[in-house]
Amino acid sequence: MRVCVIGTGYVGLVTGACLAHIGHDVVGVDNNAAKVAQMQAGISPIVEPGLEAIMAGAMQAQRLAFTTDIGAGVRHGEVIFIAVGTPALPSGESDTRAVEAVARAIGIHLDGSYKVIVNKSTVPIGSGDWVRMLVSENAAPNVDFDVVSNPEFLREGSAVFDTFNPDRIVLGGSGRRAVALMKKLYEPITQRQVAAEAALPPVPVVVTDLASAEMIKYAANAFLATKISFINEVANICDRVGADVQQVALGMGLDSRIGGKFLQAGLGWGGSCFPKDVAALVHTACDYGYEAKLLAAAVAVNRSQRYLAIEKLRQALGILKGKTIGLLGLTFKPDTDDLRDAPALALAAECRRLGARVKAYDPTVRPERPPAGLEAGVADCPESLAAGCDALVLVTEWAEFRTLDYAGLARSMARALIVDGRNFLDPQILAAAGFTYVGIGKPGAKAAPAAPEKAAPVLAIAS
Ligand SMILES: NC(=O)C1=CN([C@@H]2O[C@H](COP(=O)(O)OP(=O)(O)OC[C@H]3O[C@@H](n4cnc5c(N)ncnc54)[C@H](O)[C@@H]3O)[C@@H](O)[C@H]2O)C=CC1
Ligand SMILES: O=C(O)[C@H]1O[C@H](OP(=O)(O)OP(=O)(O)OC[C@H]2O[C@@H](n3ccc(=O)[nH]c3=O)[C@H](O)[C@@H]2O)[C@H](O)[C@@H](O)[C@@H]1O
Repeated sequence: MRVCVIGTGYVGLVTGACLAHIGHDVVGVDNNAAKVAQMQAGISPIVEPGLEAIMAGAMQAQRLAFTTDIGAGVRHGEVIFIAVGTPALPSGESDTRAVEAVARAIGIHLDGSYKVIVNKSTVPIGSGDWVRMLVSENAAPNVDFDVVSNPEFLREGSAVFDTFNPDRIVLGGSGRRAVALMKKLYEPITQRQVAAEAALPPVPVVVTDLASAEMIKYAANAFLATKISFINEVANICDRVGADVQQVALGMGLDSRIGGKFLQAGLGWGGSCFPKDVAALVHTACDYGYEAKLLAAAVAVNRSQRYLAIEKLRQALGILKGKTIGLLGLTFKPDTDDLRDAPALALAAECRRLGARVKAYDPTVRPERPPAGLEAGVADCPESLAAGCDALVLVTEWAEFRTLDYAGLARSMARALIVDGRNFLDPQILAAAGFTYVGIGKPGAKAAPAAPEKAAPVLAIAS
């Protein structure tokens, strides 16, 4: 099938490359010329496991091309995906200006042949009808097209796997021809021809009206975010009553009605989607006369959770003014280079506000390209990060952080304190390496270094 994907950011590029991989003829359109040139050279602008390999195969088979020419893309596609960004405005409302621009451009370039226009971007409820209106307004009379809502559920860091192994595919829209085409488009995926386990039953396809499909996306993200805030609240109670949140999560999660996923307590949820999607749903509810109290509480818990590490640092170090804090990890989760709404950045800003010096190390962030606020503060390896620090805070659970030479890091620090913001490390190993270990919702794991105590603190080495 001929496919056009407009907006080849995270979702658009992964969707386009995966559809090309399963045999479709895909043109990706983006208005960022530098990004398009990079992709034309076979380079992925994002860090995503497996993506470049899929791009290379599809480009070699001449099933995947990139352009800045939206007209060419629209003429090419029988199915046209809108996958541009919908970030949050300061009010929490979704900024749909890119969707609007693309819908108008699609209308202008429709050539008379039947097209399915697919909203893959996460858009406020009602946007499907709005896109239909915008396309019609800008198209010649009597053009033949349908609009389908096809929300995306992939996670960054496992986006290719998630695309080939979805839990469900949601198709919203009333056009039977459009829904049939979309089912055909996804058939290799729904029939498990590219799945990790071919023996699995077919992927369920949920067909709904437009508004319900749009709502499914917001409700799913809001539920997952609330689930994390819930376990974080439980963790904070655990800290006070002496229970271990990881044991609690295990015991809760084995109840099949609850499920064990998204019960990892830590420094809160971030990224380009949970914060903006929960905010957008709260905003929509408010627009229609409903106060979404539970969602507002999930957001409030998350806001304070991001600063929980500061509370733990204060308890161990006293005043933070003049102290040096090293952050292990900056991205909002591992296996991505995405820093959008990363908890680490909020934490760094608050530490700085309190007068601490903040350094950071992340496998995907180069010292010469630091995020705002961390200029001259990004180390090129964990060793230079730790040198001279009064404490480390593990913010992102990168796999490589499990096997660092913690004894060596401890020796180079002014004080060997670590706040494990993701309960990712083994407290006993850290204590044996000389660290005082503090977890989240794990008061019993407040492990101190094994005797003999560290002798005189090693002098701080400025990095
Ligand atoms: N990032 C993620 O993991 C997921 C994102 N989503 C949703 O998918 C949508 C896209 O998200 P991301 O891929 O993260 O966004 P992104 O910001 O990474 O990519 C958007 C792309 O659209 C391009 N663009 C903007 N305006 C354009 C225009 N007028 N014409 C052509 N290209 C244009 C940008 O240059 C950029 O490459 C959002 O609505 C998001 O909520 C849904 C599920 C997962
Ligand atoms: O709409 C989206 O963009 C996507 O948002 C999330 O995916 P993503 O943001 O890539 O990453 P997640 O794995 O969901 O993690 C989000 C945040 O929650 C945190 N998290 C996750 C799980 C957990 O148990 N605890 C926890 O604190 C992570 O550290 C991260 O900051 C959803 O999981 C996807 O289904 C959805 O498609």
